[in-house]
Amino acid sequence: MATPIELFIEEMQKLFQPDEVYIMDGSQEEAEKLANIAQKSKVDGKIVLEKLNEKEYPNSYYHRSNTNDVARTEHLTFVCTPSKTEAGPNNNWMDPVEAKEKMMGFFKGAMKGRTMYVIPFVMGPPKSKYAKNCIQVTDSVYVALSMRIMARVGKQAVERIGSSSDFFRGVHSIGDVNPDRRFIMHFPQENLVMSFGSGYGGNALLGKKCYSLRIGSYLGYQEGWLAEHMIIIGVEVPDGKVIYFLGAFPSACGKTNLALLEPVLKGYKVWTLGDDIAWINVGEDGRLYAINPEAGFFGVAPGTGLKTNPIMIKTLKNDKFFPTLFTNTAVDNSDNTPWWEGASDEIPSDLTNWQGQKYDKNLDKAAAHPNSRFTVSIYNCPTLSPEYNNPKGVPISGIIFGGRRKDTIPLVYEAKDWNSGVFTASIIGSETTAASSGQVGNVRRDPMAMLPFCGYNMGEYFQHWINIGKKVKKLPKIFMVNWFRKDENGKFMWPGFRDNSRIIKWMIYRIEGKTGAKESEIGLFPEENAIDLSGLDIKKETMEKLLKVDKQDWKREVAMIEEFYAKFGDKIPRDLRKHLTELKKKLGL
Ligand SMILES: Nc1nc2c(ncn2[C@@H]2O[C@H](COP(=O)(O)OP(=O)(O)OP(=O)(O)O)[C@@H](O)[C@H]2O)c(=O)[nH]1
Ligand SMILES: O=C([O-])CC(=O)C(=O)O
Ligand SMILES: [Mn+2]
Repeated sequence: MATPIELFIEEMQKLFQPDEVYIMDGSQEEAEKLANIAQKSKVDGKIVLEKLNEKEYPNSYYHRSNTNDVARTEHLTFVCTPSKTEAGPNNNWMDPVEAKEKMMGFFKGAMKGRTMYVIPFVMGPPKSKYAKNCIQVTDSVYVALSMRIMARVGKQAVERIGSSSDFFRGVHSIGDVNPDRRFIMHFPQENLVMSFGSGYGGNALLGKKCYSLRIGSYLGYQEGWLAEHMIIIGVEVPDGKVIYFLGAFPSACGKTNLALLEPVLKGYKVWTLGDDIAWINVGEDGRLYAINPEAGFFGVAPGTGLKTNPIMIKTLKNDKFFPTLFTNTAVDNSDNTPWWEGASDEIPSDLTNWQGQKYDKNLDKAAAHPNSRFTVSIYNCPTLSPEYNNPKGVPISGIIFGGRRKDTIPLVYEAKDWNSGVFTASIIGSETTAASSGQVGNVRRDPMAMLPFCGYNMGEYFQHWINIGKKVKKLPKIFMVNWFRKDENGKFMWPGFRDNSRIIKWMIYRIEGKTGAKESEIGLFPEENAIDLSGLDIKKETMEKLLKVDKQDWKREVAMIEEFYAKFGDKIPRDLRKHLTELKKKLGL
């Protein structure tokens, strides 16, 4: 008798009609074989992978995508639940039957002349009861290799699945990369995603945002856990103790940089567990525990340099795990290394830009695409936590939320309790970034940094957060941060990056009850001189500005929050509405 996996592969083969089927085993030899194929194949007129300087960047390859396929496409991303209300106003919705029909039309015979890669993978430590089994098919060798970096690909997934039919099905074809024929369709009730027409990470590596967040959040809602757009870090303090944090920031707002932070403060060290996604469960002892379902980083290249993120530079130059990919950066022709804005102070003189042309500083805004990325194994990270594969996950003491705001939002504050924290996270606004196609710099609500990733009605998601809180015996503290506040000249007021460790230190002091806090309209603030600014040249008045609650700004903010809440009608939990009323009262509105 054929197993459900075999039946799925057979079904996909009939649908796509590929010339060949290749089932991945996750081995090193296989990765080398696929990298060789990629160096010889063309997609859309471009060689898929080109070898980079082995000495500077060992095991690394360059990939240039179609210029129309450089970011997630939220307007082409759908959640296909039986009713529109289930998907909520936060998602594009399509009837599941209609959506499937549409996708089948694209899929039929789409792999003729191509190889269909079958990718079995596990999301999460394979020994963990929280881990999930998945299979994706794709006709993109770039996607197949990227999946090998981002997830635990190989036989262990097949073994875990056995004769069960309970596994995620990811169906992907890059098609002809035509944006008119590009859709990413989610079917939460069927544990299924169909994606066509894009090779970009968030659209095509279906274990990532599609499964681990959109389908994952739906599963979490059903099963009593949380799938979140969060980093996981352990912060070691001078006495050797490690305190675990989660951190949620919208796309391209600082997660990866915080996850690999090298603190400026003596005696502090950050252990990395994850840079993008956390699955959070209530443990046997009633605390929250988090695992990282992923196995690699798909990180923003621009801004990553020795000064801002030395650990990531070390990670990218590490040769432990094969391969590392660079997508849509520029290339320095003098030594065949990838280059991006912020990689070095000086711009190299002979650059090929991300579109494959000679870089001309008078014509080009930037040499690298602002959403150019690297794909690298977490095992290359020198600060990888020894707890990374702990099947139970790590116990969480603090949750950090953030956004990218040039005004309004203070550098840091703390929520009074769990529900105030849920409220604080539910009202997050952030400026849009290049991680998603569309205009950059518009403030939009992005609750919990999950607006593009919550696979069901966000009103119910808020209630789910409140319900989880009721089950937890020792609740983590919840903080809000904004590294991106600017002065009158448009300059960032806070140095950010490695100096963010100063804010984390304050949080740890709060968690351990070593420092008090001042009440304000929106939450609890650091007391005078409570943030360790030793060795930092920053004016007292700058710190005051960074921590200011401006009534006029907040008046505008509250209007935007009310507009957002209104979309969800009575799905917004009553307790959050109460918090909003209280906030308005405190602000004198
Ligand atoms: N000014 C400033 N910029 C930062 C800081 N942290 C990160 N950035 C910049 O913000 C951009 C995005 O940072 P990442 O850490 O890659 O953001 P992310 O949240 O991981 O993004 P996704 O991978 O899209 O989810 C990069 O260009 C960084 O250089 C900071 O503390 N201050
Ligand atoms: O997954 C992606 O598309 C890239 C990413 O991290 C994000 O956009 O948040
Ligand atoms: Mn990231």
